[in-house]
Amino acid sequence: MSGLRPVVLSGPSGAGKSTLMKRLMKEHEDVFGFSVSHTTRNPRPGEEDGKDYHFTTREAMEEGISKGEFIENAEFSGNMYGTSKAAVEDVLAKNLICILDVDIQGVKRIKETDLNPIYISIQPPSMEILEKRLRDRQTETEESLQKRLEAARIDMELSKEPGVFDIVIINDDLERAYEELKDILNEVSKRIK
Ligand SMILES: Nc1nc2c(ncn2[C@@H]2O[C@H](COP(=O)(O)OP(=O)(O)O)[C@@H](O)[C@H]2O)c(=O)[nH]1
Ligand SMILES: Nc1ncnc2c1ncn2[C@@H]1O[C@H](COP(=O)(O)OP(=O)(O)O)[C@@H](O)[C@H]1O
Repeated sequence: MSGLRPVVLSGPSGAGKSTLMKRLMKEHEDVFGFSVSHTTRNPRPGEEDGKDYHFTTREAMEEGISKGEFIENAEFSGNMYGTSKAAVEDVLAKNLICILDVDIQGVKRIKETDLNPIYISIQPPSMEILEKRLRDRQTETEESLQKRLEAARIDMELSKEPGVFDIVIINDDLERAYEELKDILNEVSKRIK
């Protein structure tokens, strides 16, 4: 197993986790590896099975969970999401820093494991801006958008609890948020330039 500490990115849906992470992975593919989660939600246009997520069924996922194949799993907006042991092991085996994108339930579950990651919360500047970004992204139905906004309110409250996150980044200006994320990760790995 690699000695490099994993990084958990969390925060409300629409806060900008994927945007920041994809840029980081593109610019530093020799440093970071993404833990590809399983989900029962449908793929969005452009999403690739095995790259963005392992798209699966509830039955298959429940079977995997019962066999102990998952580090954590959660229900979010009517779908199942989970991190398999294999997803993390695949990244660590390549000697890369493992990045996990999980919701607040996942954060709490991972804290019960021996993964010992750095916990980073990506937060939007406001609920209004979050809603606008989610609407402009055009990936959600009105129903799933409302569920995400409700989950976001809970996430924003829980994230304020002391000790949940090591770092909170407000993703207002994208460039500034990206630089902040890189600076933090630089402290973890001297391999980022
Ligand atoms: N607990 C947990 N949450 C996950 C996992 N993968 C993704 N999520 C979270 O599920 C939520 C919904 O993700 P997604 O459907 O991709 O929507 P998006 O965040 O709006 O792009 C986000 O908060 C993700 O961080 C996982 O493996 N475990
Ligand atoms: N700083 C920012 N300013 C404006 N729009 C942003 C910013 N960060 C992300 N976005 C946009 O907001 C939407 C949500 O970002 P995304 O990365 O999908 O969020 P998440 O992965 O947290 O759900 C996307 O359409 C993205 O292009």
